[in-house]
Amino acid sequence: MAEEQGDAARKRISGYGFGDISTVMSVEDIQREAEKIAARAPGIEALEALANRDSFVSVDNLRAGYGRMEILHDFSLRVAKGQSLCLIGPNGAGKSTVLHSIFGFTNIMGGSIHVGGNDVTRLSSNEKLRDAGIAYVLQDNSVFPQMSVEENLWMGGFLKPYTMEAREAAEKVFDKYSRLAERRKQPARVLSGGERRLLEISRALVMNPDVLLVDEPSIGLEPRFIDVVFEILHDLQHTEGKTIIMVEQNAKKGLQVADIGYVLVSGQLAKAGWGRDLLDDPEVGRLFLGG
Ligand SMILES: Nc1ncnc2c1ncn2[C@@H]1O[C@H](COP(=O)(O)OP(=O)(O)OP(=O)(O)O)[C@@H](O)[C@H]1O
Repeated sequence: MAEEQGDAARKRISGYGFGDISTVMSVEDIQREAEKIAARAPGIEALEALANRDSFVSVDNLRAGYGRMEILHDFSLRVAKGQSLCLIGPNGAGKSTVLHSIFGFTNIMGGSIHVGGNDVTRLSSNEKLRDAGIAYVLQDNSVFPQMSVEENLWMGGFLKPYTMEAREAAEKVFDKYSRLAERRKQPARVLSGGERRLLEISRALVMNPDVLLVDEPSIGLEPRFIDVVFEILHDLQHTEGKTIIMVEQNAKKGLQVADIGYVLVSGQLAKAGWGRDLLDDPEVGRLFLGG
């Protein structure tokens, strides 16, 4: 019975993009090992060094969750303007909850969140999007299939309806992405998986955010679209100076593309480093990359 449960658990985790660890470790082993790493968690000095001591987004000792359930315990984060950061870790570690908290979807029980020096801890999601320059790209398919591509895009400006600013921002997106411009009058249901993802990211750009929170950009995409989506994020970071904080189930890919990687375990930061350094880190490799 116990062996059967172990097999089931191994099968579960082998499907989550951490590489082929199905024959190596059980979920319980990974959790135990990861908690040992968490006991040596980096301090704020180390996080500030990764952000070049010039933090644009600062999360300090955050305690947050859903209802009365605390998911994040004393979580801190630093990222500079125009940097990218990827959160990796086991299922249920609280990675999406970090994005939810920065965007105002959780109950904040303690700690603070600052963006560009402003305290945004208690702002609503609408205020974060409209006033604080933070946008969130959902993990789930959030395209409205019956609406046209351009109507989907205009929805991104729902907090500034009928303004020239929102219209101009949408036109800018069409200028940039001819794939969407060619299909602007067609219903969004005709788009491929990759084009839908592009539309979702573009919709978040209509409010011209400084910070893009991207939840699992590669989820559900065919392999040929995954690189396209990461190229788009790379371009937004490097040519438009967007600050990107993402969660990525494909840990290897996430650490390849992001400047900074954070490993989250049981709602706590366990490890932080340059994405490329974490790729070569034996502990991270063994637990999360199938190395
Ligand atoms: N809206 C919600 N209401 C209540 N509990 C939630 C909600 N969203 C997430 N949780 C719980 O919070 C915990 C952390 O979930 P979260 O989605 O942040 O983890 P994750 O690391 O992103 O996991 P995964 O890799 O599986 O997506 C889980 O126990 C989950 O069940």
